[in-house]
Amino acid sequence: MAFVDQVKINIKAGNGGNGMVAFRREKYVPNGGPAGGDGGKGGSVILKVDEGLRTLMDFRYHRHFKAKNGGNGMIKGMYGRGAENLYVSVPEGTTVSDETTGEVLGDLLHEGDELVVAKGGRGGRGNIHFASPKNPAPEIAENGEPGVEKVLKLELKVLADVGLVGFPSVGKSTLLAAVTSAKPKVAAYHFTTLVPNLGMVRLDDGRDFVMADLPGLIEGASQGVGLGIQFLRHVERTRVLLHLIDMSGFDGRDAYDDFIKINQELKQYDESLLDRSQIVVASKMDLPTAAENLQTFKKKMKKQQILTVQPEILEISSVTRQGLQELLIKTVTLLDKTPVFPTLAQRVQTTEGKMYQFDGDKQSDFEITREPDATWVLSGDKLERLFKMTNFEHEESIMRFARQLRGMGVDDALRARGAKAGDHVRIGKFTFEFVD
Ligand SMILES: Nc1nc2c(ncn2[C@@H]2O[C@H](COP(=O)(O)OP(=O)(O)OP(=O)(O)O)[C@@H](O)[C@H]2O)c(=O)[nH]1
Ligand SMILES: [Mg+2]
Repeated sequence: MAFVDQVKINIKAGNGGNGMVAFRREKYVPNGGPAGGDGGKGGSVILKVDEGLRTLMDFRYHRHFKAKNGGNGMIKGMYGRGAENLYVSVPEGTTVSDETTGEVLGDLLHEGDELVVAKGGRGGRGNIHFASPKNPAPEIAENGEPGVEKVLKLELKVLADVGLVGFPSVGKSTLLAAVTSAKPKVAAYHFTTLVPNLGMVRLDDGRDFVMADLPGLIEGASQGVGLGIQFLRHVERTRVLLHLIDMSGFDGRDAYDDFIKINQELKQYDESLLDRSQIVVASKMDLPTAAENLQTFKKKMKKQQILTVQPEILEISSVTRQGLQELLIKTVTLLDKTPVFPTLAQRVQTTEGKMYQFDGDKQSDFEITREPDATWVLSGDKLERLFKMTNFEHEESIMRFARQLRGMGVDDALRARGAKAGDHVRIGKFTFEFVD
């Protein structure tokens, strides 16, 4: 499930220019005929896909878009200037609807796609058009047509790459604000953040990723306490977790306790979340007690066993900006190593007896052997544990298993060893067919 990034914007197309009332004035010609030109067309508002955008963030601070009006008609039958259209850039995958009527106006899916959302007004006709034998010198001209005005709703499903998790008030929103142009609400009370905020982190080397600031988790979140479960669902779709832990100790909590509790919530929601790449971010390191608390925390962390791999611990202060650059670089490096989730098309072939297709990176925490009858056999503690946790009756569970396998690089490894579509692959007591 993706975050739905959603904004409302006001748009207005340009008015058409007014037609002119004018008469020819020539030497020696009294009472020249009508000569007022037409007004020019107003500019239209056109939404256009820009591949460089990945969120609707920019619209939070720029909501009004108005195209220019057409020029008025002029003397000597000259037309008013037509106004240029106003192009508004949106990310790929934006759905556009009319907020007032609810009508869906269109989907902008691919680079270069355009959608005219408000047509510019037609220019009014000048008095040149109104002459008749009865009225050879008309004093009338049309006004330009007003440009269309609308409130639009833009919606985009965003898969965040990185999720910020942690107890309330540990500084998640503050971090998001420090490293992106997002302006989430920050306050000294718990549950300040009620809906996920998204921001785009851009590194100097051109790499970028979408970061989601999630509402604070608390004990029992996986059972629905606090704002829990909805947000755990978001967490499920992020590839890297930044687990923020407040090192100040000001709230009387223990950092190691926090670390364990949050991970227990993740585990209860979905055990495989514990295998998700996680960086522990020691936050508020500018506060006086933080350094000492961090020492104690690091000692305790040596014996942590809840996560399968020992997480890296990075120190930051969003206030002094200490450690932020390093955190971003480490995050992007980890992201580069973490596979993208399978799209629907890559999903499950059948709910039983098939291997799934996905691409992953290479790790070798499993072993591949081959039986005399050519069946590939996968083994390894982690694989078998994953396998046991999977309920092959449930698609969700199979998906999770498939993601894990892909994350471990299983199918790449099989391919590298020469496995072909249709080969049999055995894990535990089940045999699958390899789908290439
Ligand atoms: N000294 C110091 N204070 C910080 C730092 N980061 C955040 N804070 C403060 O901690 C408080 C909580 O910050 P938020 O960013 O709102 O915390 P949050 O984790 O988003 O909280 P919820 O949205 O309630 O889950 C605010 O008063 C911040 O100013 C930091 O690096 N140093
Ligand atoms: Mg917050």
